[in-house]
Amino acid sequence: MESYLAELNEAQRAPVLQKDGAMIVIAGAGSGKTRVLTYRIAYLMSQGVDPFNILSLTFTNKAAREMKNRISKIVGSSEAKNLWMGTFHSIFAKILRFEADKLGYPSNFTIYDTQDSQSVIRAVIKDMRLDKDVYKYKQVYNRISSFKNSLITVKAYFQNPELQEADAMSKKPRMGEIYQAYVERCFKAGAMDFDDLLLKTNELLNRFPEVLHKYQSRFRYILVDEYQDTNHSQYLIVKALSDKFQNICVVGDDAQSIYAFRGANINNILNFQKDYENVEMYRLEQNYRSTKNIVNAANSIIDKNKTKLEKVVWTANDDGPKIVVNRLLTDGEEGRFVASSIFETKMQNQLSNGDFAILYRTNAQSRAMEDALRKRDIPYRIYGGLSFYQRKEIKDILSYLRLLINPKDEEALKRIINFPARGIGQTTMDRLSIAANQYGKSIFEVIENLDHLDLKINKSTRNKLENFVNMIKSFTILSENADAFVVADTVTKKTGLVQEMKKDGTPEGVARIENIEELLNGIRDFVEEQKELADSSGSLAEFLEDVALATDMDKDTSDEDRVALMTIHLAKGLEFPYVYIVGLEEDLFPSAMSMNTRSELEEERRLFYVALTRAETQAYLTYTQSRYRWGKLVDAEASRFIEEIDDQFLDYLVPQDDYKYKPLIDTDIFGEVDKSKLRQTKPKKGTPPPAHKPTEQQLQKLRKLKPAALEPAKATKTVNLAEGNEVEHMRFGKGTVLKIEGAGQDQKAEIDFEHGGIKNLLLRFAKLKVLS
Ligand SMILES: Nc1ncnc2c1ncn2[C@@H]1O[C@H](COP(=O)(O)OP(=O)(O)OP(=O)(O)O)[C@@H](O)[C@H]1O
Ligand SMILES: [Mg+2]
Repeated sequence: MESYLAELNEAQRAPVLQKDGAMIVIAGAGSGKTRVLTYRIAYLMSQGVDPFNILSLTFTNKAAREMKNRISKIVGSSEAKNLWMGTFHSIFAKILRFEADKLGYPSNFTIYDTQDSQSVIRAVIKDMRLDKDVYKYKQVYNRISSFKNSLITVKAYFQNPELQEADAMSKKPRMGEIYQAYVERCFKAGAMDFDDLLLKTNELLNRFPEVLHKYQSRFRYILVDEYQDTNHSQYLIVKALSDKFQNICVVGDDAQSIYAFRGANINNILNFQKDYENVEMYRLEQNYRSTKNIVNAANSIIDKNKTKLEKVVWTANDDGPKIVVNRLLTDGEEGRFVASSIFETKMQNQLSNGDFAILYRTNAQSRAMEDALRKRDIPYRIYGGLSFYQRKEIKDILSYLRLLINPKDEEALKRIINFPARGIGQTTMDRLSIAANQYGKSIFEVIENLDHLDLKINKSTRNKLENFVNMIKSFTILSENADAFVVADTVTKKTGLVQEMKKDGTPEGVARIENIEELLNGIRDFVEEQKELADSSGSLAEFLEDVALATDMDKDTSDEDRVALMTIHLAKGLEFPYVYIVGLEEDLFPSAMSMNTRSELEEERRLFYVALTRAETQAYLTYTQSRYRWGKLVDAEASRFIEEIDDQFLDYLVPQDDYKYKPLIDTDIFGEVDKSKLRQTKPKKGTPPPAHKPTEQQLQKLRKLKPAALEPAKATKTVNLAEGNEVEHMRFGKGTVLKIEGAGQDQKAEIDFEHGGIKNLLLRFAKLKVLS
């Protein structure tokens, strides 16, 4: 037996060793599904399968890269580079570029991101003079996206009375026209949106049998991770490509299906056996990731779902600590608890920041966590949200780069034709836009042909437009021979973008310039990496594709050691020793918008299952008693998901439903007083006033949780401080006592520290050493 096969258990080995045929691995979280895929690919290669013939589809490109690295270690060769591995979007964008002409697209088509697509839709709604409060552009975008993912083309839409009726019922009878105009504009701009990458691939494979045949023959072996979250469009692509050889291996977990709201269809997993002949079904039951407490708690949750495949998940790992549950007063408090706990756990166990993850239901929750981490000087990284590439200054530069590759790219052109200002105003743009629509050309082409067109644009403006076009063309020529870095560097210098920002001089302006530097550094790294590969030159087009298709996980550019913050949706497939799931409150998680039907609620529960099963060693669940939502402070209530976990796996830091207790209200576990918090603690109507100090019992719980750090606190209880004393604090270093206030248990000191400035500390807790 090849030695690496010993790194699998028997159940895992079976699907790895079955070389041919259709197979499905259904198994719970952490049972080694992704490992099976990885080892299966290595095994296929060791059996002489050419990596060019293996297609593997993953949830992120980062996951694909990690799998490739692992495979080249196992099979000990660099051949793994030649595997076709990545997300659906990135793999099929590559194929579409080869075949673009068949669909009438240029091979250098632009990939519109969500921002671009929504901006086109906004323009369409405006041009059609529709009420933007009825036709909300984000809603329209989602609707169009769902059409595309169900393969409903514009033509199919107009042939489907039911769909039209549904839109008419929701007061949007002109949805079809918007859809049509949107599709036409994208086509004219030589642009595909994210959903097009799948829709057009389907079109390509359906309309051109020779193309289908080519790729069917190429991809002799197909593997799909996270199969439970494929949508209809993805499903059809996989089905078409695997039809010839039927060597297909999909792995998934129905209990982790969390993208139904985006069209993922759990039936893809349930129907797999009907789709192929002689399907082998494999099950894995042993979890290698998490402690018994975590595995059993997760099982007890998913048990509450009615729609599910029955599965067994067990682990031989230790019991591990119980799952900690804590109730806090506000999100600020919650942030401080999490940050303190990370700080403590890290110190006690000599861990790195990367061992910790904070997971939340909505992106908006990250702010409170960030504030608290920053105060503690804990480095963190946020995944998702507004990505680096979507920041204004970055998008401006990228727009120049996109335009020089594809001059038809209208979203790019509109962004930068007058940035930096060159005296090309809105009226001119409107005229150009109308002409472009009239002639069925792009704005760029209209400008190129101004001399032959009868447009009301004066001489001086014509000159400006001509200069702009010439500048872009000179960049295009440069890009034909230079690598991406040289082009980007030239563009930033020649366009005067940086000079424009330097004029600004504010801290934000400086940050923007730094971001541009970071972009250029990133491009330089990209070029260097690509040049090592045989089939890549590090061209600008390659870089832009990389950027356009980076998933939220992929934007992780630096290797610095940081705590990871992300939504649960993004955390799928990942694992961390310590996981904090925050905001476990009714209406937030489960989300208020997902409580209308059982199936929505069950999807929320699966989401919670995904969150909890990311943890290897310990999980923390937190919720608050009140939270700002839509600008109002509302009462919050613990999530039903906490109650659903069997009590034996939980360790409550606060007594349940004991509203007299106000957890850690005026100090965090370091004894630091947060003044802003004190102002917020006025008792609300209907809620009994919270007690101001943690009880001895609660403190004992805390001590149990963080024994090492809290012990020294004892010393300070007997210390008598006076104004002017020099003291030392574990975290803030040396300091001078400025003021002492209060007496006894409530005595506080205002201290000016070397690190951290002036702090108010509750002496009962503060770990201070008196120096003089
Ligand atoms: N046979 C094994 N021996 C040792 N460790 C294993 C074994 N199988 C899996 N693991 C480890 O267990 C962890 C979970 O494996 P993996 O990520 O493949 O599970 P998964 O089923 O894909 O999980 P998820 O459902 O969350 O995607 C990984 O750290 C993996 O390396
Ligand atoms: Mg996995």
